[in-house]
Amino acid sequence: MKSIKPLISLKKKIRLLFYIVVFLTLAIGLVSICLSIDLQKRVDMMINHHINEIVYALELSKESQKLQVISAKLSKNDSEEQRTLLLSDLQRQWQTLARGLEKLTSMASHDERIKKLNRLSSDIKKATEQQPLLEQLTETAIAAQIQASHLHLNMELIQKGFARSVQKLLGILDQYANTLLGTQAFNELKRVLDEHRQLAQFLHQGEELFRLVAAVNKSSDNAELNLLQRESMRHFLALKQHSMDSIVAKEIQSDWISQIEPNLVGEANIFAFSREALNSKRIADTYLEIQASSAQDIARFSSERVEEANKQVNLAGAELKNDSNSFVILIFIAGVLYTFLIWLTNWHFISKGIIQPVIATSNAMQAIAHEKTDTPLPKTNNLELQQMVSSLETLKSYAAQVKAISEIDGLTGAFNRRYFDLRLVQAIQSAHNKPHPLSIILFDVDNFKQFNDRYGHVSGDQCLKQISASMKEMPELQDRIFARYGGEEFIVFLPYTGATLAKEIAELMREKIFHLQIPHEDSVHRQHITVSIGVCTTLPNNDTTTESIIIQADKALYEAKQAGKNCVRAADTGVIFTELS
Ligand SMILES: Nc1nc2c(ncn2[C@@H]2O[C@H](COP(=O)(O)OP(=O)(O)OP(=O)(O)O)[C@@H](O)[C@H]2O)c(=O)[nH]1
Repeated sequence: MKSIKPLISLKKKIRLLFYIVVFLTLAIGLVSICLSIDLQKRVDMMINHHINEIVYALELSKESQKLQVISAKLSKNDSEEQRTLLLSDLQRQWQTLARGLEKLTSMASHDERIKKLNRLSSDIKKATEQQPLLEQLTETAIAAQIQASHLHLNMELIQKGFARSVQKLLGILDQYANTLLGTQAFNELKRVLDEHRQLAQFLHQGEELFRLVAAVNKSSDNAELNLLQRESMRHFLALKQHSMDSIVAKEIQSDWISQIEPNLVGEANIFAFSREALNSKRIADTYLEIQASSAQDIARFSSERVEEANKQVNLAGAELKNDSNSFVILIFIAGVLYTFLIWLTNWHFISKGIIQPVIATSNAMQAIAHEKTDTPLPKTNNLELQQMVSSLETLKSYAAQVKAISEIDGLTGAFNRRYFDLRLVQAIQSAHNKPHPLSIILFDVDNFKQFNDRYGHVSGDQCLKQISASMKEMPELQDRIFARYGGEEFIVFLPYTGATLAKEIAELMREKIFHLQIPHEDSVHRQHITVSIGVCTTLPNNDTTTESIIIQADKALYEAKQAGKNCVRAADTGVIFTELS
């Protein structure tokens, strides 16, 4: 069994549709907002975390490179003032690095990385702790360097005085030897020459010693310094021995030895100071090297972090790009779905569900207004439209009733005169375009007044009904207009029918009514109801009117009455077509 679909109110449907569209719009909007917030968050996180980490790591790398430069300058620089300044720079730089590292540590989430950062922090701590020691070593080195420099200066002054003094003595010996050459005092000359040779050797030894001592200042490692000290001491002892063995200017030589000796021998000698300066500097340099290496570690770690963070940014960027692409695709699909839904709504609901039924209802209303009362009414599952259709159904039945009332005679069920006249006018007009004959059969019940008088009006009405029913049954009158023309008068319109055939049909009608055997005691014709019939056949022209045809038929009827009733008479119009249409 086919289930009956319940009718749903149009208002309800529109409200439901509105809710669905609003819900979908809100849902799509909400999803879009959530997705864009998520994307925004991830972009912010990437910027706040990775980008900041890159910035901090780059800063740290730059600062650690600065520290390396400072420590390199420190190990090269001998100026006391410069070194002190550089040491305070170094201290400040370590503090800057410690702060930078702290920032990176606060951002680190990876265990391994936190461990590494802690290790680097402890390096920084150590470096900071080493600072006083480094300062002390630097101070010691500088102090020893200053002492060694003083002794160098001293030795340079001694060297100049020594050379001048010995060369002066050599000059005196030269002059004396020249004088002796003229006197032929060869023995004395030989002695003077020996003395000159000894003094020249003394000068040579001394100059060699000063050369070695001068080299101490430039020496940069202990082995070289030891060698220089050994060589210097060898030359100094030789010089000392020379002065002791010498027979010439012995006192002067001893005086020079006594000036030179304190610089080379004893606790505060030039080698000891140089060695102390060298050792302190070497230790300080070692510390500086360690610190530079720590700074290098930090720089390396920072660079690695920059690289890693860069990779992470690239990955996150690619991921974000993918997500934003998916987001765009999602919005696009939602848009397509949304458009499809709107189209579906338009097509299914508005066009098919509302507009089409409304148009169909309007067409049906127009058709009904034009008296097409058999027009089928549209089907709809909308409550309001269905109500309209139901109302239209009622109107349709009213229209049908009105039409029937306006066309059908209420008593006999035959067409009424108004309808007959209308059809006759139409037929005359169509005959103008395509000429063809048409006939009219007009009949009147004989002695009907007497019938009414004898049997009463109700029986009279019954009689008229009976006559009408019998006429409608006649095959010859099927598809023809049979109408009650007024009172007890009936009329038949036969298009495409000539006079002969019309007369024959009229005769058949007369016989049919006669054979109804409706009793009529007062009738002169065998005491039954009879009719008199007038026939008129015409070939319509421009002058033909309904009245002119009816008048002719009426005349013929009158003739039939005059001829004794219960007979057929035809008007003589000259048209004798016999064919049946
Ligand atoms: N019962 C009934 N009588 C009607 C109706 N219409 C007209 N009549 C009667 O029909 C009668 C017609 O009478 P008349 O015109 O004198 O004609 P007649 O008596 O038939 O005489 P002839 O036509 O000469 O044979 C009148 O008495 C009317 O009252 C109707 O609808 N019902």
